[in-house]
Amino acid sequence: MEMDYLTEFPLAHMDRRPRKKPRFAWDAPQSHSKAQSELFYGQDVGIGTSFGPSRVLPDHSNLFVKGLAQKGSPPWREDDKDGHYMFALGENLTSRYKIQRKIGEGTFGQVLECWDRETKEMVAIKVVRSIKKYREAAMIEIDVLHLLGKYDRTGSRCVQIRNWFDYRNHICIVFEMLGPSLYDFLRKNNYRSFPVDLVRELGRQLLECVAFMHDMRLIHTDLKPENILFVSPEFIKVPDYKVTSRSPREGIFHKRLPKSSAIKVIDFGSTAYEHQEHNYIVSTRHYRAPEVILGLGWSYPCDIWSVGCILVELCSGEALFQTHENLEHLAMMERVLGPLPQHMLKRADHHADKYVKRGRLDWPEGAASRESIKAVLKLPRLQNLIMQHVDHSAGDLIDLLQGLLRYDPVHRLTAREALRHPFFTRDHYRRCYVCTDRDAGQRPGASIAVI
Ligand SMILES: Nc1ncnc2c1ncn2[C@@H]1O[C@H](COP(=O)(O)OP(=O)(O)OP(=O)(O)O)[C@@H](O)[C@H]1O
Repeated sequence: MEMDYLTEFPLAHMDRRPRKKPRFAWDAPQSHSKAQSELFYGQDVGIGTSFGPSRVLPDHSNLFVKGLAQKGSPPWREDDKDGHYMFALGENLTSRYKIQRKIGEGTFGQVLECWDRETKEMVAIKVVRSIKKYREAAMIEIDVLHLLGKYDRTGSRCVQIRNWFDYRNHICIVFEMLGPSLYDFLRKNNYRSFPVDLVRELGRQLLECVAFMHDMRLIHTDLKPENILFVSPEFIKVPDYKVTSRSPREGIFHKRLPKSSAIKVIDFGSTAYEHQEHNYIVSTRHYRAPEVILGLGWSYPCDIWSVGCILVELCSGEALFQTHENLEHLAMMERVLGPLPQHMLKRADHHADKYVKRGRLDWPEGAASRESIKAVLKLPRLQNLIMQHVDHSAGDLIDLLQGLLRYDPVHRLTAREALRHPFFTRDHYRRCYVCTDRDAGQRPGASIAVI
């Protein structure tokens, strides 16, 4: 899905790469009492920053909720202008679910934390916009989720669907409740990198998920740190002495590390079946493969490219290709990974052939500005970037990344090949973390031994 049209990010002053939407999930209180929930009326529950027009109703609705019978329905209301569902905290979403707080928002709709009166647990419900194309996409997401659930016997790395229903013209998808995303963690850590042993554990699980999906002939197409969630919200704080570009002063900083490294992938709304025609633009910009940009058609390897970009980001703390423009993006790739193969440039479609002159990338001649040229020159080679951030196992990691970020999708590693790479399989690395729930059949949800 094309995601480049972000307008405002609430923490824009902190975040050099605009993201498509604000994040709510990890900043909000994990749970709150009824009294507290009334306090939150009229706000998007979050970090106290306004996230733009709120779809949570203003204060007067709280009178209504006070009088609401436990299983009653709220009054019928108009959706907002974008087709988003309007609600108040504490209201029912059907008689089964009670809305606790808003935890996220995406292109498709809003994600609400709700209490499930039947199973007596918290769930995350995606309330999809009441617009035909989003309703249709949601039905495809439900099909994919059911398919994944049916064959995912070990309850592996894809978020589980619990239920779905159509409520007042909004498709509602009920998910198991997960914790913060990898992106939430990076942001909270002021974009400090993760330890390489944690990156290994996250990379392994991510590749297991991708391998499983590809075995099922499904392509996720939108893998990114926002769509990978820790299962548990628990974390510990450890001292960190590293000076980063965002916190350049020397001194002790603290960074958060998850207590458990278990993750799950979410957002199957853009998932494609192998047999479909694949010539449209997919993936969020920073994680988009070169064959997608050049209009060469895409398949499973576009997910692998995204995994490569994600692993670099986890190691360095920042997105690898921070750009919003195709030619600059391709130039950045060449700077980090070397020249693009001529046979790919030659086949660029009529949208992308303007980036190619005499069989090579039209760079820096075609650059939009001096700043753009500077931004590209600033980037280090992949090897140097990894060596800057990773203290051990850098050699294996670089070799893995070179396989994941191979330009030609035909030669890129598959997920299963990547899982057999020494970065994951060397005996020596196994000692760097402690598996806690392996015995419970949740391989490889592991706790990180903080060294
Ligand atoms: N199961 C879950 N548990 C906890 N939080 C969740 C869960 N599912 C989604 N979220 C939160 O809601 C946000 C939006 O969810 P999701 O990405 O599925 O929506 P979307 O509308 O499909 O997004 P996109 O615009 O990327 O297509 C996520 O980034 C995450 O913060």
